[in-house]
Amino acid sequence: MTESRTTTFTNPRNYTFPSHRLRRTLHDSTGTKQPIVLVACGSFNPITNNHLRMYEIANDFVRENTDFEIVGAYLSPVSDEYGKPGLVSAHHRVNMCSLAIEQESSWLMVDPWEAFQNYQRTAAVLDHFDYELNMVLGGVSTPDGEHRDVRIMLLAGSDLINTMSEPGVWSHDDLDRILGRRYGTIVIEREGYNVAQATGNLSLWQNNIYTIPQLIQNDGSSTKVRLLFRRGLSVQSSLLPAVIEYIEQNNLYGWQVGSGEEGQG
Ligand SMILES: Nc1ncnc2c1ncn2[C@@H]1O[C@H](COP(=O)(O)OP(=O)(O)OP(=O)(O)O)[C@@H](O)[C@H]1O
Ligand SMILES: O=C(O)c1ccc[n+]([C@@H]2O[C@H](COP(=O)([O-])O)[C@@H](O)[C@H]2O)c1
Repeated sequence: MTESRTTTFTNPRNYTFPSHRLRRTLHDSTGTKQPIVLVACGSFNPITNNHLRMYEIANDFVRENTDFEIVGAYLSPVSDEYGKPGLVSAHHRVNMCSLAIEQESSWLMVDPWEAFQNYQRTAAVLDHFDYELNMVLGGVSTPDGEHRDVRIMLLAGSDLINTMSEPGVWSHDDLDRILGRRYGTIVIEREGYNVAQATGNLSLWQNNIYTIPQLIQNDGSSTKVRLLFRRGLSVQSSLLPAVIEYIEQNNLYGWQVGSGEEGQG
């Protein structure tokens, strides 16, 4: 990679980049695979089974259809400053993500970098990963000991990619950074958000956008889960037990008149 990198970042207090589940040596011995790290940005308010499923779908797709090899995967919960109605504190959202991946995954990690500071645009979040993985940790190695830079790829549902064609939401420079040669995105189809429509307006960067149709459609969302909580209905099939327990213990997502959330879903 020859493009210049952003190297100045503000870290939250006592921050350490999580790398304990990062694979530092590629399995591929043919020298043809490009190492990638998946990063999903979002509210995770709360983390649902659908969020976890996104990584499984991407993993299958990458293995069967690409010359990439996944060496790590992260959830990056957004800062409280994002200000979305009903967003519980970053502290709780990070805790729920950590509990979920501890229980359910052997390869996902939660990076609290953007959660515990001022709002960071997604391009800056990917730059942060690039810096930590390639400049601080020095990338990964082939089985023969050759160095390889890791390519950071945004993992997202088609609803998020749809917003990239909405005027005024993302800056062109940021889209060029996120969807350009250095990074790229893996898009999971989400019911109600047509993938072709989502990516059609982004044709400038089509070579770096990998879209995955979902075989089993699932229209679940964190908004719907919050609605179930407020109505006192079961969420067993949408959230992991540890996440449900955490929400109950901390009394999150209870019905609150005037929270601005009534009727959404
Ligand atoms: N059911 C799903 N299918 C595909 N992608 C999903 C699904 N749920 C969430 N995602 C993706 O996960 C990422 C993080 O999502 P986010 O935390 O905003 O979840 P959400 O369910 O859309 O939240 P909310 O309902 O609060 O808006 C986004 O890229 C989003 O598109
Ligand atoms: O970087 C941007 O300009 C930008 C514009 C719109 C959305 N995002 C990110 O996209 C994510 C959207 O999450 P959500 O819960 O609103 O679907 C969140 O991580 C935002 O920081 C980022």
